[in-house]
Formats: sequence, structure tokens, C-alpha cells
Amino acid sequence: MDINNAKSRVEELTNLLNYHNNLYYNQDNPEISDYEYDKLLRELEDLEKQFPTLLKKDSPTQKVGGSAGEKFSEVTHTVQMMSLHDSFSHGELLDFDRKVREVVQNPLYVVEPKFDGLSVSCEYENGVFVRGSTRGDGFVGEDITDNLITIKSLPKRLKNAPEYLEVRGEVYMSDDNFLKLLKIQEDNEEKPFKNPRNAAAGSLRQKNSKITAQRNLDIFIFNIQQIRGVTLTSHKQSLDYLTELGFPTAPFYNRYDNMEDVIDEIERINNIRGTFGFPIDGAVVKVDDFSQRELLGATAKFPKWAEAYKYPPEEKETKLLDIEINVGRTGALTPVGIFEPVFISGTTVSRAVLHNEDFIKEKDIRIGDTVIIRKAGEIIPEVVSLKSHGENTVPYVFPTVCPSCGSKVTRDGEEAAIRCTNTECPAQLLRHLIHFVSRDAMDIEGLGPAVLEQLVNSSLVKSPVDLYKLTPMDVLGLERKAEKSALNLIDSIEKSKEQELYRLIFALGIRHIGQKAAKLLCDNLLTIENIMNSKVEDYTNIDGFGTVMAESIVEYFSHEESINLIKELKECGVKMPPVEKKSEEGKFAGLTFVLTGTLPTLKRSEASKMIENAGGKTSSSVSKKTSYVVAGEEAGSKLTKAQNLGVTIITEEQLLNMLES
Ligand SMILES: NC(=O)c1ccc[n+]([C@@H]2O[C@H](COP(=O)([O-])OP(=O)(O)OC[C@H]3O[C@@H](n4cnc5c(N)ncnc54)[C@H](O)[C@@H]3O)[C@@H](O)[C@H]2O)c1
Ligand SMILES: [Zn+2]
Repeated sequence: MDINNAKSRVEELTNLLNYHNNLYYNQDNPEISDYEYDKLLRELEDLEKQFPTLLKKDSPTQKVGGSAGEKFSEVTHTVQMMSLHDSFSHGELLDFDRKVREVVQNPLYVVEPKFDGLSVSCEYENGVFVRGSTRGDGFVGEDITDNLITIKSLPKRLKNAPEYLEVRGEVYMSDDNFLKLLKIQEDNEEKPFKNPRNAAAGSLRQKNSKITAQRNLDIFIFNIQQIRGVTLTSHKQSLDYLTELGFPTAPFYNRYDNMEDVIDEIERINNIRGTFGFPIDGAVVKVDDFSQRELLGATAKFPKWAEAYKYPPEEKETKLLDIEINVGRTGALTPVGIFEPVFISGTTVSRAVLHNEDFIKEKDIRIGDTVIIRKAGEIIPEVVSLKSHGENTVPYVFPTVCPSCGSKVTRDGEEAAIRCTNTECPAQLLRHLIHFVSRDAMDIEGLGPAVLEQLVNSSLVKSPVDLYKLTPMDVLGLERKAEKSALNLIDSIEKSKEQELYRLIFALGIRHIGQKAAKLLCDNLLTIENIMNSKVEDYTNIDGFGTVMAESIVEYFSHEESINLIKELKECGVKMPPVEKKSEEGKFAGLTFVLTGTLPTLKRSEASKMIENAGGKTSSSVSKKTSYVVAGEEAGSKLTKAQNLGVTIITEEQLLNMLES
């Protein structure tokens, strides 16, 4: 690869990883498996090693991926909460050992399970739990004290405690509690969490600590961040001490003086990892002696005295019995493999995603074949590859008509997806309705998929408008609907007429318009009429709005059906209240700032806060719409871009002066 290719791949990987970091850390809703994420991160790390000039200070390889959200108040960590460097092979562990031995002599290593949950810090003053926080970006986290209090296994009072103690641990959800939660979510027809880690993170970062309490989280404490009044000299000693104080610590943490034994221990843990009852995604090797740790030091992101070993995702062979085709909301046909049930990573599974037509063709996967499936911490596993063809199997032919409505399907251009374009397709209608009533959209309680399916099948509902025409008698005619719940349902449909405008825009299910984009549209264009009648340029003038999104809206409202839908919804009483324009308060109202490089005194999060408090906006990328770029030391590509675009560049000092003046 030459430097130019490498440069564009580095940029691409950086964007991708930042995108997935946001989904994973801030929304607890990853799109790809950890395994796939780790592969992308490793590719970036390798490219940066090969082309050191491409290494940026804010690369995902150089910083912890999270950030403190707006839901909670911020906590500044006295001791940085770092990440761990990953190894994926025994060879990499030997490299780690070699590097350690270049600095210190005769290291002892402690090996412990790597819990798969959410990293937290807990502080105790004179033995009383006073504060707990998330890792955030490692420097500033979120105050989640109230939520941590609900965790039974976390001691709130310590006996014989030191004057001050800050410990670090991992909040997790046990396998049992995770399976229970999935069952509850299924019964309530809620979107299930993808894996125990996301369930733990999603449950802990709840504004309402009552919800956290219901989720039955647990915690393991694995480190002392700060202590006053007691002196400890090694990791093993501090884990023993934590156990003595009553903290839940790892069920085993053994110490070794050579890498062969360390690797044996790591593999022993791997072989029994399904039996623990709590989720782990690897093992951690740590230099035991604190004075040796000091000599080894740290990078910006992780200590050089510890290494994580990530276990490969579990893979199993099974027989493919059938291929089912699901029709999604936008009409996309997705193949799902149905196979002989297998037990994998803690659960029995019998369905797996088969991606798309190209995937099936490329691997020549046929019904009756033996395939390899993998579950990389996800609940719905995926087919990885073909193991062997079964007897008398024939190549799979992807349907040319929609399995739901029988219309001919199309495949547009480059896209791998095959779609049914019939606007009256019942399968699409059902998906569309499920989306329309969902919690983030019109939020109609009591209208789960099962009820909607009956409404669609009985032809009572042919479009979202029909929901607003339902009578209690219609609903009572459905299976398993008692009078009370029928009335409740009509009531919640009625209530949804008052929903804010952005919810309706999101509910329409316009391609590329998620909840955030819907909010942007409403905040800037204020009324449904403006949103329906604007031109591509009007949309792209909105900060955060791209051409793809703009074109998608224009295309959506170019159809008569879309215009009629809005009209009929209005006639049925859906309010679509106009958005009140935010009063232009604060010195920085209407201004957008981009921060880049290391500022001399402020952390970036602090500077952002100050800008936002003054009514300004901050953005992570420079465009023509940027008002100011605040540049610190070692500012990289954003600075160059600002110069090219002629955006005003200021220093931290100038920013502070502007705020004060
Ligand atoms: N699927 C996605 O889209 C996606 C996106 C971002 C990150 N991720 C996952 O998150 C990982 C990166 O997250 P990270 O930076 O938190 O690193 P990490 O989770 O791989 O390792 C660091 C963490 O391990 C935890 N830990 C658990 N047991 C421990 C023990 N015994 N000792 C010390 N620490 C222990 C700590 O809380 C620490 O924060 C990636 O490798 C990836 O697997 C996935
Ligand atoms: Zn169809």
C-alpha cells in the first residue's frame, strides 16, 4: 500500500471507529460485533505503525472511546481511568513479556478474568460510599452514584476502612439475569439488548435509578485507584485487601513468574468460560509489583504493565435446514438461516443472519449444507462460512418475488439489498407500523407486533392513518384483548396525537432520517409545511445534515402518497405542533466551534461546556458553516481544513477573552 492509499484508509477507519464508538459507548447499541470492531482497530493500529506520519493524536487508537453524556453531571477523575492493550495471539503475549523484561527484572504476573461490562469508579470516605462514576473518556466521567447504590453486591459501608479509598470495578449483568431480562423484553415486545454488556451499560446509565434497581446488576472490583492511610505494594496484595474489606473480587487471581504458565492459565480460563455465570471477553495479565509498574509507565490510552488477551468468538458447526426471507420496513429482503439448534456462548440458537444474496452466492451456501456459525457476544448469531455441502443439495436461488405480497423484487445499482417496491406490501406495512408506534416514534403503548399483525391481517389497518380510525369495538374483536386493555389502547392512540413534531417525522420512516435528523429538521424548519416543501439546499444548510439525507426527504415528499398521508393524519386529529423557535440567548448563539489539538489549560470537554453554556454549538468536523476553530498544540487535519476553507482560527486565550468581554 502506498502512503496515499494508506492515508485514505486511515481516514476511513478513523471515521468508522468513531461512528461505532458512539453507538457502543453513548447509545449502548452497537451495530457490529466486538470481534469486527477489534479487527478494524487493529488494522488502523498496524497502518499507523507502518506509516507513523499518519498517526493523529486523537486517533481511536490513542484515546478511550467513550465520553460523558448529558444525562448526568460530570466527575473529573483524579486518577485517569485507562483502557487495556489487546492481544489476540500467544505470540503477542510473548511480545508483551519481552517488552516488560526490557525494563524490569523477574516480573511476576497476575492473571484474572476480563469481565465484560462497564467500567466504574467508586469512592469511599471513612468507609462510606460517597460517589460513583463511569469512565467516560478516561478523564471525565458521569456521576452515577444513585444507580450504583442499587447494586446489592457493592458494599455501601466498609469496616476497618482507610480514610479515603477509590476503587475501580466492572458492573455486569449475570447470564441468568440477562436471560430473564430478555424474556421480559420479549413479553413486553421491547427491543431486546444485543448482549449482556449492552444490557449492563444500558441499565446503569439510566436517568431513573428505579429502572437500574430492577435490572439486578452486579459488580466485580479489580483495582485500587487511590488510597490514603494504608500502604500496599503489589496487585495481589491489594486484591487480597479488597476481598478482606468485603468487595466482590475475581473468583481467582493467580500469580506466575513466566509466560508459559500465564498462557496455560489463560487457556484454562478459556476452556471453562461458559461455566462462570458472568460474561467475560478475555483474560488480563498484569505486572504484580507496583514499583515495577511505575518503571513501565503508560501510553495515553493504556498502561504498559498490563495486557488483555481477547478470546476469539465461539464457532460451531450445524446443519442448515431452511432459509427464511424476512421483509423489512423499507422492503429489503433479508435471508435468515434456520438450522439444527446448537449451544453456543451460553444459549441455544437455531437462527442466524445470512446477510444478503451476494453472501449466499459467494459462499455457495445451500439448504442442507453444514455451515459454521459464530456468536461474537451477540444474541443473534451469524453464519461465517460453509463447512461442506450436504448430499444432493442444489444452489440456493434467491426469490425474485416478495414472499409476502408476490410482487417482483428489484435490486438497485451498487446496493447489496434486494427490495420489494410494492407500497401496499403487507410485510412492509407491518414493519412500518411497528416502527411508527415504537417508543422513540409515536410511542403508542399496548400496540405490540402481535396486535399490529392481527390488525394488518384483518385488513382493519392499511396505513398508519387507520390506527386513528380504530374503535373500541374493532380492538375488542381481536384475539386476547380484554375490554380494559382495548380502552387503554384507544386511549394511548388518542394521546399520541399530541406527540411532538419530530416524533412524527421519525415515525414516517423516511430512509436515512433517524431520530436525531428528525430533531434537526424540526428545530430548524419549525413546521410540517416547511419540512415538506423545502429544497435540497434548504436541508443541507442545516448543520449536521448531509446531501444523502436531504435528497431522501425531497424524494419522500415528491410522492403523492406521502403528502396524502400527512393530510389524512391531520384530518384524523394528529396535531403536528410547530416547534417554537429557541430564543437566541447567550453570547455564542448561532455560532459553531470546532476544537482541535491540545489546549494549553482547558480540557476539550471543559471548553465545549463553556461554549455550550454561552449558547454556542460545538462540532467535531470543520465545514464552511464552522464559525471558529479553536486550535491548540499539535492540531492536525482540522486546522489545515479550516485554513483551506478560510474559517477563522483562534487560540484558547482568544476564546476566553470572547467569553469574558
Ligand atoms: N461493537 C462495537 O461497535 C464496539 C465499539 C467500541 C468498542 N467495542 C469494544 O470495546 C472494546 C474497547 O473498549 P475499552 O477501551 O473499554 O477496552 P476493553 O473493554 O477491551 O478493556 C478495558 C476495560 O476492561 C475492563 N476490565 C474488565 N475486567 C478487568 C480486569 N480484571 N482488570 C482490568 N480491567 C478489566 C476495564 O473496565 C477496562 O475499562 C473493544 O475492544 C471492543 O471489543 C465495541
Ligand atoms: Zn412485498
